[in-house]
Amino acid sequence: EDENVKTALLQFMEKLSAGHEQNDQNWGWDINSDPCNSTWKGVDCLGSQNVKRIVLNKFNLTGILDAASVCTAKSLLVLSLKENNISGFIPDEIGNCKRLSHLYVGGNRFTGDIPDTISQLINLKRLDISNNNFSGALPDMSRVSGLLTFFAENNQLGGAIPDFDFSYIKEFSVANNNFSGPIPDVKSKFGADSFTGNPELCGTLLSKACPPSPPPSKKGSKHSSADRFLIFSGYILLAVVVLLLFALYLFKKNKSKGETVKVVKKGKVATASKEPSRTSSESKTGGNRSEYSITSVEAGTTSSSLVVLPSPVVKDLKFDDLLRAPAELLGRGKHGSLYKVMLDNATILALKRIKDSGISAEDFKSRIQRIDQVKHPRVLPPVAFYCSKQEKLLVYEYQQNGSLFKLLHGSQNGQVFDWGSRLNVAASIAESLAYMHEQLQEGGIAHGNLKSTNILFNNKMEPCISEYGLIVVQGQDQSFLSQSDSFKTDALGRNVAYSTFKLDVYGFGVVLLELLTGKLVQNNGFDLASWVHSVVREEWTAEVFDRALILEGAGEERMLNLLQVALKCINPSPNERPSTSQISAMINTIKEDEERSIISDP
Ligand SMILES: Nc1ncnc2c1ncn2[C@@H]1O[C@H](COP(=O)(O)OP(=O)(O)OP(=O)(O)O)[C@@H](O)[C@H]1O
Repeated sequence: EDENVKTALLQFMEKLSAGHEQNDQNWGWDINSDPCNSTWKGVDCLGSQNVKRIVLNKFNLTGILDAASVCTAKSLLVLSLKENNISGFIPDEIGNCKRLSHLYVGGNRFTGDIPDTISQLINLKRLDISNNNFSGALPDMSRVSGLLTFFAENNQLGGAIPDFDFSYIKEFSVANNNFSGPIPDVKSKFGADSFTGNPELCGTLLSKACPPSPPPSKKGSKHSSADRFLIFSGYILLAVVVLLLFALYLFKKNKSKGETVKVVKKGKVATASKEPSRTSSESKTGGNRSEYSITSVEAGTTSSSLVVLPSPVVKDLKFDDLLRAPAELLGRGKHGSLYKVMLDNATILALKRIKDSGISAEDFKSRIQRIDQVKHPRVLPPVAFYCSKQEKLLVYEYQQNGSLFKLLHGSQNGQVFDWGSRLNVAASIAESLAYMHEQLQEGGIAHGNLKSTNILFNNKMEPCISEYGLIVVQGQDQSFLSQSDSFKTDALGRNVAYSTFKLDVYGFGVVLLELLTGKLVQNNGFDLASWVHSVVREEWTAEVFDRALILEGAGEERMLNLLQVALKCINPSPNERPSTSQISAMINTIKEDEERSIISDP
């Protein structure tokens, strides 16, 4: 295999240097030596066994680029051939250099089209094709979402400027070509300099208005105003009928649902109120298995009720039972405390006492009932809840197998959490989250607090989402929004940036980063996210991965792909983040690739 790479690299050099070898100009590239032992000029393996970097700038090369050969070196990250006299075109096989992060061919005599396969190099960070004679249209570059630099100035490229993901691009130029049409939305990151010298380009940046796009309607203008009025009122009538039908449907649905919910009226809870509040001593005992009862501010009042949802876990649960049962404080988070409650019949429950859900008791009730209607096997259903003005409690079945957080960061007692399992967790959570988002889109109910402590393993060790929808994100956490996004509105004038669904996507992105890096999350994930960004910006992306994964020999290509998904999820602009169904599809593709690779390489 290594010999193959060596032969291929020699072939690549031979085609590049065309004729030079007669003058002994092979720069130490020799069949009898190892490309990694530093006698091969311009080749660097960065301390590993595989060629990672080939830099042959100003080597006076006059031949052609044999991409098929150089891309035999699968681990190649950097290919730099700047300022030579290389001619011919860039072959399609450049797409085989899957891990390439830097491709510099600027300052040569390349001709022909930029191959479409370039757009498949999704790990590209920097691409420089400037100062050549390239022509034709550029491929759609929007999949290369981590691109930092794109230099294509001084060529004969034409057509429209294709789609780019401008999220991270720092340097961009298509100046002095034959591009036409409107300048894309570059989010005022770049000035006119990046686009000048293209006579057919238009846009405010170049102070040249674009011609109005042709009106989409074919014969709209033929309608008289009376016609238009009739059509318009017809639409309104239709909308009213649809709305009425929908309201009727909702009304019926609510009614039937109401019958399945068992409401247990709470009697006076005298015993519980006698218990002193143990919150301070609980926190001191920490992980000790000392047991207490929960003291509710409601104890002694009569107007409240515990709603027991239909579930096989508990049947005749009463509020008293909950308050009187021995309980252990498991944690006190930003949004409340979590107790492990042991009932007489050996059932173990987890009781979440929400600090401030931000909504009224009525809203909370209808919200939880709505969530309960949407059932997904990988979303932990609440078994009961309680709400009043002062107190909101949620009851779940206690999950013995712990959380994703614990699996990643807890004392691992010999447990291996390998790449395949991590990818499965990612795919499964993405799928169930996408399902919930789709079902609850209309009610605007997102998870609100997605993180690795809220991903629990059930008794079959399947990952499940817990605490869906308990937290209503209101007043919005501005830290998640960039300046420009806080003002964007959708067609109905709602502030789209404030969508909690996009907050979930961010939360999920951080969970992916945790899976990939094995590192702890602090400060809502900002620390981890910015660390990953800083490493990725420098070319050494592989450094971010959990050492356990590297040692295991996990497929780096798939890890990189999952990292790309994570980076999309944590995009600072909520509106640029993908939807959960898109995320689920992307992760499934990675999973399929993984499965294929297991079959193909032993
Ligand atoms: N049903 C459950 N079964 C077992 N463990 C649970 C259950 N629900 C939560 N836990 C675990 O209990 C601990 C405390 O949960 P809690 O929800 O209070 O923490 P948090 O998610 O970090 O905080 P917050 O939700 O307030 O932001 C977490 O480690 C969590 O994984």
